[in-house]
Amino acid sequence: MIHQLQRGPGRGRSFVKRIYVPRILGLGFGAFPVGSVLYELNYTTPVWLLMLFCALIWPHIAYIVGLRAKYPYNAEFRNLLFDAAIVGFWIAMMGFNLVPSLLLLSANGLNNISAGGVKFYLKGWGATLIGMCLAFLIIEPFIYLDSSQLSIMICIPLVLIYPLLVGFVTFRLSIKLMEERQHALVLSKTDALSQLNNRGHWESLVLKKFDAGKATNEKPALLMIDIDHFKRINDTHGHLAGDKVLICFAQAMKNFFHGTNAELGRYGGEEFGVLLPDTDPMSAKQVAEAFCRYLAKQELSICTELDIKLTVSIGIALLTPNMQDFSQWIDIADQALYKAKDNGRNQVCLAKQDNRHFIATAVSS
Ligand SMILES: Nc1nc2c(ncn2[C@@H]2O[C@H](COP(=O)(O)OP(=O)(O)OP(=O)(O)O)[C@@H](O)[C@H]2O)c(=O)[nH]1
Repeated sequence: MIHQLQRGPGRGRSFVKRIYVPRILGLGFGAFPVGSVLYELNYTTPVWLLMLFCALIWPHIAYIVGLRAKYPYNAEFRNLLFDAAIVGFWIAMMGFNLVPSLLLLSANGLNNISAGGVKFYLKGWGATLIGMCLAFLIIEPFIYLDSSQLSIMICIPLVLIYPLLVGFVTFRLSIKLMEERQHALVLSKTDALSQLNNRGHWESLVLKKFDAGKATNEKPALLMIDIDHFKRINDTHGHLAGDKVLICFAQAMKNFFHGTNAELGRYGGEEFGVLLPDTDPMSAKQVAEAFCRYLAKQELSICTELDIKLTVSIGIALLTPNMQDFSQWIDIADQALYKAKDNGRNQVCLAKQDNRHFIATAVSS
């Protein structure tokens, strides 16, 4: 799936850019040992020009071709295979001179396996063999294994620099992947509209608190908050205006609970949840009523450009020892919320200790 996405039209430009500098340096530094052997073998000017083309011009052509391609990702893999063919070509032209040939093969193999894994590494070998065959169209195959002191010395920069470079590029890539993973993790926990915790993540926080509360005898509280007559806003001003109201409402929640340890979530539609840490019934009720008053004072019209006065109904349930699981806790807070709705809305309703009786209180301004 990831490969399909990466290989789509226009995808993979960053891959092309990532390979650009390593290719310039790899082929650039690789030209020195190759050049030293070509010099020993007395090659003519056209061969030297071809070598300089591969070392100095090809990396830029590959970059432009990769960036302009409709499928940059695929184009870059073709470029990498072309690199492998270049390596094979010059190895054959050097008569398989041992040290430079091994170095070119190892640098190219490192490149290919880090870019495309084992399968691509093997494909690279195929391209290298094709490159060798192309060389044999120009010259008679020959073996010249002995590497001079000069060509061994000239290999040193590539030996030292190239693995560092590939390692550094791989390191930067892994950092980028980690950041993207982190971002995806945040997105998977966040409600896209309100930017609060989404239902799944909020419920997981409630579950954690439920387990911790059972173990420690803490008394956390759940507040289920539902905007009153929200449908009317949609019906009167349209769904988009309704969305804007939800965004502004979520922001008001964040502002009100800012600096507390409360966990806020969008439970669904126009219903929100607040998980308050260790508290007592009266304090939880006071917090809920204070939020209702805060909301009444908020100038939502500034945020929504609509003259709307929002009220909410809130159901509260504290964690009690007789609760079987966290969903029962949410359910009892929900029942308290519906009692608040039944009693005329703009109310706070607290579930009593037995979780079967509820005390609803209209919010005084
Ligand atoms: N704009 C918008 N509307 C939503 C969204 N999610 C749910 N709604 C709407 O919220 C409305 C909820 O309506 P009801 O469940 O009847 O509740 P209500 O009108 O708030 O009435 P009470 O809760 O009884 O006070 C429905 O019209 C839904 O379409 C959303 O993400 N954006």
